[in-house]
Amino acid sequence: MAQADSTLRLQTARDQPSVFKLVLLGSGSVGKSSLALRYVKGDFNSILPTVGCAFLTKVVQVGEAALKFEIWDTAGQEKYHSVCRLYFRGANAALLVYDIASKDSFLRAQQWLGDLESEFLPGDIVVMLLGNKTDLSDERQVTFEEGKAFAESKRLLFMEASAKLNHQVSEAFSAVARELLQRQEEKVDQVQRTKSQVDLNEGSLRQVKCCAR
Ligand SMILES: Nc1nc2c(ncn2[C@@H]2O[C@H](COP(=O)(O)OP(=O)(O)OP(=O)(O)O)[C@@H](O)[C@H]2O)c(=O)[nH]1
Repeated sequence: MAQADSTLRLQTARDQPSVFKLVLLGSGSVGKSSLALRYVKGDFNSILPTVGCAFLTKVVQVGEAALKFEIWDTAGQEKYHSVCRLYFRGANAALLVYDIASKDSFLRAQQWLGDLESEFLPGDIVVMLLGNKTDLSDERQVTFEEGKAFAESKRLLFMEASAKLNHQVSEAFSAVARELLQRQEEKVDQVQRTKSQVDLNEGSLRQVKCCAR
């Protein structure tokens, strides 16, 4: 209840949904564009490799609160790597995508995490490790347990999904949205606690001055 109240407070304070920048990172062909397209447009079709970066937005309702995702879909091909590093500046969340049928893409996702760690302080960005293409279970090269264990070792959110079958796609984005709102709430509460403490200290100081007269 307290959570719902404070979430409502956040939203009404601004009268607009909070905007969060989310970047999709991972090797070429793991399905980043397909996940974004499935999530935003409910569609799946053959997509040409991304050049540079594509941009989509979606407003999401989480309980009483609404938030707006600005989704930056980066190109996975190696030749765009340095450009993509520019795109994740200022990101609030990252989906580190790999293909469960490609061990290489799993290892590459771990390297992307290294890039993020050099750019952000721990806790500054919500990161989800996302294994895509679960429909290719016969070709699986990365087990669910491997993905989960790596994510837990790095304190990342973790899910598996299939953009093709529309399995766990909106759930993955929603989990990131919930985590973002929760962290924002914690920050607001922290600021309010600090402010109350300062008010309290100023009050006692005034009292001391008054009594000293
Ligand atoms: N079987 C299967 N194929 C998928 C899935 N998601 C995407 N694909 C296919 O994988 C290929 C690459 O998908 P993209 O979405 O372009 O991958 P990307 O990661 O954005 O690729 P880059 O733009 O090169 O970085 C396409 O042929 C998609 O149709 C999935 O869940 N299952």
